[in-house]
Amino acid sequence: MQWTPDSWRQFPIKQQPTYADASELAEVESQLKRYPPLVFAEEIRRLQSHLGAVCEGNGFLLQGGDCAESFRDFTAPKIRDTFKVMLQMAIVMTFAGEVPVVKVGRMAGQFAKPRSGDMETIDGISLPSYRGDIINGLDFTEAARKPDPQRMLTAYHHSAATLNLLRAFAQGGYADLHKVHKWNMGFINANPMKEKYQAISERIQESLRFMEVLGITAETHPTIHETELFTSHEALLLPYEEALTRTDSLTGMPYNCSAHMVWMGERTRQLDHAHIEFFRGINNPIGVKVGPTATEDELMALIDVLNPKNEPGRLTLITRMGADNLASNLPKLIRRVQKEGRKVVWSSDPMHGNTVKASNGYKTRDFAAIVREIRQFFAIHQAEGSYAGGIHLEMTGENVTECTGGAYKISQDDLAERYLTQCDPRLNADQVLELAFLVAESLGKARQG
Ligand SMILES: O=C[C@H](O)[C@H](O)COP(=O)(O)O
Ligand SMILES: C=C(OP(=O)(O)O)C(=O)O
Ligand SMILES: [Mn+2]
Repeated sequence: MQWTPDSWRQFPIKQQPTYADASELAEVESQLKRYPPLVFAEEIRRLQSHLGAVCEGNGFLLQGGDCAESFRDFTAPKIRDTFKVMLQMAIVMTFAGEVPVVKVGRMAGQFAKPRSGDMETIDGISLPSYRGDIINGLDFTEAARKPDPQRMLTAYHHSAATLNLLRAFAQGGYADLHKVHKWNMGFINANPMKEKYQAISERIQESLRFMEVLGITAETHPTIHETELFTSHEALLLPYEEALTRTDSLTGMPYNCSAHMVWMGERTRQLDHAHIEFFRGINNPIGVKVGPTATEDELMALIDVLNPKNEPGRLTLITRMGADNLASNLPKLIRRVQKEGRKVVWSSDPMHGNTVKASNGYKTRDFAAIVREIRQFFAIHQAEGSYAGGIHLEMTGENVTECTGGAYKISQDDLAERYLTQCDPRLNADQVLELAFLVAESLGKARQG
């Protein structure tokens, strides 16, 4: 069947809202189709080429940000702090892991959420589940939980403003390596990793001084002064994704211009369903979440449809099996992919397979389980002679208490203090930095091995 941006409409689809007013939905869609794209196809191709390098073992993918971005919590400090912590993490990994890090935010569009249940019940009252700010509101009222197509327009504008600030930070000198040591946010000062981080920052300054002597400066080499941060989200709400899918005037090819990279969730990757149909036709680098039940045959069928030309960088497999399942489930998938010579980036999402309910009701994840899944991910790839190419994290630059453990030993009782997430529990800035050193260590070892 011929692919078109709307050919997904012929297939069964999961995790979509039902809008009460079809003509209002159509009006919003046609408005979005007239709006400018959020990203440019040439940038998308550039990310794919970076991911191609990752695929060949010459880079590492760092993908992270909120589980769900929110309209309410939409401020410059929030965006800046997540940007900062991603960069700090990338610097640690680049320096200690000795590998270029490709930074991709779960930012500027991460607004739609698949849910385990259609309804949420509190004190005997049942309402439709919250599905992300692009669909409905978090407040537990009938009005808020009603899907509202106008929210797609708000999501578009929020994404545009977020991207604008991210581009300014990335290219306007904020990410200058000379300034790294000035980034010591409050949390760094009290962070147990502070000394390690400062040692890296001093080594960077030293290297920069040496390079200057050789005539390599920010003027001759803008990478010292700038950085690149790409955007990504789960392309779940297909009417929105379709409306932002455009034909690139340079190549005549369709690209989803709502983000540089988009991924397909664990709950919507059925082979005969709408999301696969949509994803197969866009030319962006794409990701697929791979959970504990995925079989080798299923994975091969997905790869056949999503990356038929076997292009390196096109497809990232994001495994999210849980620390207790990885050792029994991942090796056979890796072996099959290797046997068939498929070019994929393997990335680890150590968050979604390790979600637990605390005794006081909070949805949480323990730092130790997250670390265990990441360590095993590296160890298994190494044992199979495969390349562990990235990590995918739910994280924030804010000082939240959503995941337990880490150097500050956040306990289940501490969760209530600053539990701010709209959906899943995120690592806070301290936990992220701590993780960066652990990942860098595994990465360094894997690359030397
Ligand atoms: O972010 C991922 C999913 O939306 C989330 O894990 C689902 O959470 P739920 O099980 O509370 O619906
Ligand atoms: C929904 C998500 O993950 P998964 O599809 O792996 O459950 C997510 O990344 O927020
Ligand atoms: Mn999540």
